[in-house]
Parts: sequence; C-alpha cells; structure tokens
Amino acid sequence: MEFFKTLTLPQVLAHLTDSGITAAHFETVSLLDALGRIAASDCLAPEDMPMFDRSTVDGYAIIGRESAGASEAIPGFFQLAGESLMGEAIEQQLQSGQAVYVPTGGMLPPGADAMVMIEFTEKMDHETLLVYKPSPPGAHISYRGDDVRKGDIVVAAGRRIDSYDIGMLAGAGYDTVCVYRKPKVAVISTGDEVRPVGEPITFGQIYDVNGYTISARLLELGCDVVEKALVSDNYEMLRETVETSLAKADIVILSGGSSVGTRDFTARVIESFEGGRLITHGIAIKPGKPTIVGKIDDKFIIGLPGHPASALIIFNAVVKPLIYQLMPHAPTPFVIEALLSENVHASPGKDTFQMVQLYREGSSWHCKPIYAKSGMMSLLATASGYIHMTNEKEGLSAGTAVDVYLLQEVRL
Ligand SMILES: Nc1nc2c(c(=O)[nH]1)N[C@H]1C(S)=C(S)[C@@H](COP(=O)(O)OP(=O)(O)OC[C@H]3O[C@@H](n4cnc5c(N)ncnc54)[C@H](O)[C@@H]3O)O[C@H]1N2
Ligand code: MOO
Repeated sequence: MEFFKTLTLPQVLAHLTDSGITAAHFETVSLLDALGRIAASDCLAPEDMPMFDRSTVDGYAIIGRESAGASEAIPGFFQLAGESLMGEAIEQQLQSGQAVYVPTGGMLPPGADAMVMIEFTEKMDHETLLVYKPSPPGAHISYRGDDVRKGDIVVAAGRRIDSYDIGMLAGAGYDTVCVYRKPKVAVISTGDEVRPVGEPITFGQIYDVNGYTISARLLELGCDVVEKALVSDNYEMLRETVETSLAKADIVILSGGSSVGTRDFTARVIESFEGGRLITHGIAIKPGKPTIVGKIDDKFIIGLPGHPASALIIFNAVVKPLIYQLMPHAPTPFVIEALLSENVHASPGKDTFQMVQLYREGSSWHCKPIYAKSGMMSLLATASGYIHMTNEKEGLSAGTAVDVYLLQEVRL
C-alpha cells in the first residue's frame, strides 16, 4: 500500500514562500483598532517629540551657572520674572539673575538652561526667590527632540502594534494607522466522535478542542476567523463546507481526517475540486507527520492532524509562516539557552519538536523534556517551549546547551 508522499519541513516551507502568495491589502484603522495589527508602512514622526524644551519638574527656570554654590546657609538670590503657562508658548527672554516659574511639562523661556525644583526654593517676597541648591545647566529639562526626532520611525512596517506603540503613535499625532488587512481563515474540525462544547457527550465522544485552539491561535496572531465549523466524517458534507469556506477565506484549515484511515476524507476532498492539488500528504516531522498541505487554485488548504498537541505544533511550524506571508511580519523567535536535564532522542530523517519545561537553577536555565502522547492537550498546556532537532540529529545528551523556543510570541 502506498503510504504518505512525505516532504521535509524545509521543503514544505519553501513551497509556501515560493507560492507567490502575497500580502493582503492594506486598510486604515483608527488608532485603538490598530492594537495587535501589523503596521503596513513605516510611521514617521511629523515633528520633534517633544516639540519644545520643557521642564520635567515644578519649579523655576534659571541660568544654571548662576546657582553654583547655592546652599541652605548661603542661598542664591533671583529676581522673580513671571511664569510659563501650560500649553502656551513663552517668548519672554530670561535675563541674567531672573527666575521664571515653570510647571512640569511647561515650556522653558528662551535663555533658561536649568530648572530648580520648587522644594529647594523659597519666595522671600513678591520679587525675590531664594535658591538653596545648585541646578547645573541641563538639570530637569527635556530638550526638543529628546524623545523622538522629526522623521524618525515611530513604528516600523511589519511591527505588531502593541499598547506601547499606540502611545508612541498618539504622541506623534496619529489618529489612524495603515495596517495589513487581517487574513481571513476558516477553521473546520472533522470527526464523527467530535462534539461541540456546551452539549452533553456520550461514551466514545470527545469535545472539539482543535476548533478552539486553532481559532484562538489565529486570533492571537491577528487573523479573522470567518468560519468555525464542525463536520462529521461525511465526504459530501466536508466538501460542501470546504466550498463555502473557500468563498470567504484566504486560508482553510482542517483538523482530523488527515491520516489514512478509511474515513479520512481531507485529501480526497481537496483533489475533488477543479484546481485542487496536494502538495504533500505527510511531512517528515515529529509529531505531526500526517499533515496535508494542498491548494485549490491559489488558496492554501492545510489539513492538520487530529491530535490537539500535534495540530498546534504544525500550526506554529507551517500555518504561522503562511499567515505572515499575507501579513508580512518577521517575529523574532524568542530563544532561551538552557541545559538539558536528560538525554533526548530524535527521529533521524524527521524534524523533531521536543516539548520542554524551563526551570531556573542558580543563575542558569535548565529544561526538562515533557513526554506525553500527542493526543494529550496537557502536553502544550504545561510546556514552556520546544527544542527543534533538525532531521540529521539522532538525539542530544544531558547537559547539552540547547535553544528553547517559547510557545508564545514575546515582544523584543
Ligand atoms: N496507520 C497509521 N495511522 C496513523 C498514523 C500513521 O502514520 N499511520 N499517524 C498517527 C498520527 S501520528 C496522528 S497525529 C493521527 C492523525 O490522524 P488524523 O489527522 O486522521 O486525525 P483523526 O484520526 O481524525 O484524529 C486523531 C485523534 O485526534 C482526535 N481529534 C480529532 N479532531 C479533534 C478535535 N477537533 N478536538 C479534539 N480531538 C480531536 C481524534 O478523536 C483522535 O483521537 O493519525 C495516527 N494514525
Ligand atoms: O504525528 Mo502524530 O501528530 O504524533 O500524533
């Protein structure tokens, strides 16, 4: 019997990148709606930030060197010469020996080069300020352009916009942002035994885990889940669901039904469409070997294995790179170097993903392999990340320093 026509992981990834699938279109969204989206172009600062030299404290603007030597015993004497009002420009030139009141964030009068904090001063009378501490030039001032220079990139194209970026964009005056359109993805769970959550199940049945984990991962990555269906092992029904999904989605993801059991229809369904073809039925990868990658015209259809942990591992290894072609973004994989607590075996000829749990001992990170059958969801729920052993590796011995890839994206 002919089993899977299996490609290696690098071959599958090369197929995805060479497929000509390109970035989805752009759209302009309001600033808050840009949260979690990928910037489609560089956002530049239209002005210096701040736009003017401003005080970082409540106090008095002075010429710094004129406070040299001031102390409690021998204070400096300054002539009170008015105040700088919040939100207003001050044109009054500070003269030698003068002090102008400036609140935190207020503009410094021209000629001033230092701020003295109010708690180190005392008004002797309406005209005279005593200064008890020296404030050297530059003290407590945020200079024009200190934060960001006009024309600097505030948020670079390809960056996933987070709450801190929203602050930068607001500071630069952006009320809208140009982002990549969300890739539209359909998620189809298959299997007679799989039931929707919220309904009672009988002996032999299981709840639909994959529909939720895959949809949740897609939402985390910034996609639109345009369809979330659960279909029994019925060729016609599956074909119909794939057809309606194709009409509204950029990518269709199925789970279950990718192996070679008599009721595993995914491959047949893909091939039944005009323009439908299998790129691979199987990847040399562990876990997740019975993965299907197919195309119907120019849209990818990925058949993930039914086992929830395998499905998520393949999602990260194959679907995520595909999504990032539609929404160009190069997340830096966050890697922690850790010492292996015990020997691990790989499967030569396959890319092996070994789940591990990280722990700290003294000043270094260690990692312990977690073994569970790939049908066990707890495998991923307890893992910190995985080590990737490429297909020529036979294993690694205890004490080896390995790279642990975290399961969740992090901001760098
Ligand atoms: N003769 C062979 N049999 C199998 C092989 C093989 O190489 N030769 N590979 C095994 C591996 S590895 C995996 S993984 C599975 C994948 O099979 P399918 O993709 O066809 O998935 P199913 O058979 O439909 O389901 C497998 C398992 O996962 C459960 N499942 C399915 N969908 C869901 C869901 N939405 N939520 C939760 N759990 C789900 C299902 O009940 C099964 O227990 O094939 C092996 N067989
Ligand atoms: O390759 Mo399967 O995905 O181990 O469970």
